[in-house]
Amino acid sequence: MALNKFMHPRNIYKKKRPNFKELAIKYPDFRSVVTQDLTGKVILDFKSPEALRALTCTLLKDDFGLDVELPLDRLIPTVPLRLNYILWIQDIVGKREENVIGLDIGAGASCIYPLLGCKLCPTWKFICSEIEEENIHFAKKNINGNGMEGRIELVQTSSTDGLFELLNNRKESLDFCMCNPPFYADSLEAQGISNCRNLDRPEPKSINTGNEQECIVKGGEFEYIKKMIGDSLKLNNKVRVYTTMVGRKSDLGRLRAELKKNNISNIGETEFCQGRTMRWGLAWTFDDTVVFPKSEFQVKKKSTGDKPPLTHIIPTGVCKEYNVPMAWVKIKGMLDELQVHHKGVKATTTEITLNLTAKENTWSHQRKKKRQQMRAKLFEEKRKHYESPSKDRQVDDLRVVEHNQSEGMEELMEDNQEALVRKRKLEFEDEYRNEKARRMDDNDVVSSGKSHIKGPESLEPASAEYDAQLTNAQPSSSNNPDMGISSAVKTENRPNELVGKSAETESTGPKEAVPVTVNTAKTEDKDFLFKTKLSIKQVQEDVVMELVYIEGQSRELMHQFMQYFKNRLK
Ligand SMILES: C[S@@+](CC[C@H](N)C(=O)[O-])C[C@H]1O[C@@H](n2cnc3c(N)ncnc32)[C@H](O)[C@@H]1O
Repeated sequence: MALNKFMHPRNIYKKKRPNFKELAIKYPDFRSVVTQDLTGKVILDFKSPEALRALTCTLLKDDFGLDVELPLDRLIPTVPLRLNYILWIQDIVGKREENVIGLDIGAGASCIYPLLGCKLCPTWKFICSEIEEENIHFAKKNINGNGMEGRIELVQTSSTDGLFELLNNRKESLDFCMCNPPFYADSLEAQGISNCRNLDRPEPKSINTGNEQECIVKGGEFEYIKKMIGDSLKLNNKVRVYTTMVGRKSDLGRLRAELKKNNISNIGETEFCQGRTMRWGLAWTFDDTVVFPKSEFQVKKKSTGDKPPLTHIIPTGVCKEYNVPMAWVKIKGMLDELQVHHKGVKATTTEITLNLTAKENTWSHQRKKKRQQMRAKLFEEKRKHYESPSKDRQVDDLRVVEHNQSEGMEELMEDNQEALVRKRKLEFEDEYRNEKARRMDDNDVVSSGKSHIKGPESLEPASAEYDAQLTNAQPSSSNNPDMGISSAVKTENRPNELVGKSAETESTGPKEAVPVTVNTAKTEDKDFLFKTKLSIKQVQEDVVMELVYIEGQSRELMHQFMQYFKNRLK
């Protein structure tokens, strides 16, 4: 899947996708939740909490030798994404073998980070905190069940307790702390009713089993992490490296700014990629000797400017038959309408690739353009009317008066039709002058070569759901059993773990207006706005449209271009 190549290099799921068939043969619990289709494909229903739980428990057992019990009504963590975080911590802490002690804030019922951390690093120890009774009950069971009670200490705290309250009275210093904070600010946001960046995003394909306390915190993840930053200022070197997961790219930018505002300059960032979903890791320290590693994603981005493609899953209803050729017919029609050149079509039944060159911004402000056209048409009619011989006009004006008399009471107040005709004439003359002035203004904007164009609010993969559980799962086959993990097409709700229909952007739906200067001036032989590679491909059950930036004046324009397709293809 699009972002799997950016999974942590040591993540075992980067190359090896779980084989559902093998797992079903080996583990009866897993077998009991999967089905087989007529071709023998083993299928997992990612909307079923039982199936998600079985998958997580089976992977933890098969790949890490961990025995984990999970309730069905609490967050069920996706293993590959959690593994990325632990491996990043390992990179930061370094190869120090002994006396490493870390803190996991909000262990959840699974206690997945401490358990994975202890399995991967046999001498590490963890403190972990949790506020929720049922989670504490299960986390304890999981710690004891894996014989980790000597290495993982579970501390019950209250929801008002932060890092400072937890650590201030403790003697030991810690090597790191980590956190996967509750994400949503309120239940409306959690249900995708408010603050939903992507209104046209399809329903998540997997279920979020997390309860309110696990997923919701006042002020959302931004406020939660901001408090963490405040606490770190008080605790200073008591923790060598502070880290957290961040679910929204826009929050990442705000948090970076918050760190800088507090004069914290040694900051590290990384991406946690899985399928089409991306989340972020943010780290900071007061220790100058800490050097934060660069992720493959950052290295690649720097050296080649390579960014993940923009992707849009084409909803099933938009073409007669849901397949690549029919989607191409639809998209080609739109390209022709927009007068965007395309060439070099390479086509198979499952993938079509071609190069597009956009010379003019024909996709922005479509509604405004229509309004302007309507206004121009009306204006033209009025102009003709105004310039017509005065006798005819008077008759027309009288008709208007009659019409208005039947329409509005205020017109009935006037009993002198002559007076009304004069009033209308004055109004129209005013309107005529205003329209003329407006048109001149519009022309000014055009001639200065600038326009204000709405742009994507941020380049986020997509968008989000609460935890991995929100795993945008997809039925997998034994040949291609990515458990919906890699093929997951993230949707909006929680900053997706699995979701992420738009890998780079997570952004669709109504956007903030971002002023963009469109410079259509020719630069040497570059008489175009941008060039992009368009692919329409079958990705398991989905038909996906993908844009890869080639060159041009602004990447932002390609985002707007994609947004146009997202708005039309829904
Ligand atoms: C998003 S879940 C993460 C669970 C687990 N770490 C994982 O990644 O699957 C957040 C967890 O933090 C807990 N939590 C919320 N506020 C907390 C606080 N102030 N202190 C400790 N834990 C908290 C919630 O109960 C929940 O289990």
